[in-house]
Amino acid sequence: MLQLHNINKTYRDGTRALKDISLQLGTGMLGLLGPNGAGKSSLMRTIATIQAPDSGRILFEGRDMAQEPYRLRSRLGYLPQHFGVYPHISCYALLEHLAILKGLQDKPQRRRQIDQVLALTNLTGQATRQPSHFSGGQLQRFGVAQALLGNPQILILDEPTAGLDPVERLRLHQLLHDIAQTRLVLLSTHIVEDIEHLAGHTALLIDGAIVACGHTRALFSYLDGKIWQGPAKHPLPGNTQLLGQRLHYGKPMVRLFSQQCPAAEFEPVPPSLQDSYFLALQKHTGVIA
Ligand SMILES: Nc1ncnc2c1ncn2[C@@H]1O[C@H](COP(=O)(O)OP(=O)(O)OP(=O)(O)O)[C@@H](O)[C@H]1O
Repeated sequence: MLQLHNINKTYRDGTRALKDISLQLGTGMLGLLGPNGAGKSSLMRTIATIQAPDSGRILFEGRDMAQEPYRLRSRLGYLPQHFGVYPHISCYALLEHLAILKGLQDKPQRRRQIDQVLALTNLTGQATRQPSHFSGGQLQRFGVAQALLGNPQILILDEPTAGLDPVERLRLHQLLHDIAQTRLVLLSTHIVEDIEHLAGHTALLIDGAIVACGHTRALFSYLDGKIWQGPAKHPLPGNTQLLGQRLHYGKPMVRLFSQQCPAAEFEPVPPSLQDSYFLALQKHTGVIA
């Protein structure tokens, strides 16, 4: 459905935010995972046609978006990382205003669609309230509702779960899962758990470049039998890489990457996407978890 070929973006101050990004995307959810400043929002804004790449091409159903930006714009919904809502206007009235801006001129059709997105995002009961008075979770669901107006085929969601409590996060996960059954959903986040719950495919973005991309499980299955957990030791056993340290029933434990069992007290544990992410971060930035 959507193809990105060698996308590059450098901002005026010389920051190279996107380096030769290429992706082929179809229906389903792609998780875009990366640390702060990796370029996730830059990529989202570029796909949403809010900013143009310096070079490279974006093809939607085979057509070049640089030549026909309106073609993609009319088929996509975008939830930016930070979005504001007008005060003193009800949720329903604001959706109606945004729907008109999106070109939904036919009133009965527009109202049907607003009712649908309100029901889908579980906001029907809040339709007369002002979004400026919503809780964080309700506001994010409102953001998804406005992105769904026009029934887009591509939904771009930039860090939609940031700041949500666990109940609201799970509620939003279920909603995004349902939406992704019939659409392409691009989900940007630095929360590994969001990707593990939701994304069949993941692209790992570090310092503006995609360093790994594929089936989410395949991105860490290569670590089977190479992740070990045991008591924190100083120094660490040789030929190992530290992936994390935490307390386990009050005892400090470490998680290590090692080709072989690092020491007698260590046991193998199933690998996770986070292990693979931390190893990639160490390799590309030198940052240790
Ligand atoms: N308009 C801009 N002008 C100059 N530099 C920018 C601009 N927008 C982003 N950057 C820089 O580009 C790089 C990528 O930023 P971007 O916001 O795309 O990353 P991100 O992965 O979304 O980060 P975060 O998770 O913190 O939101 C960063 O170094 C950032 O400071």
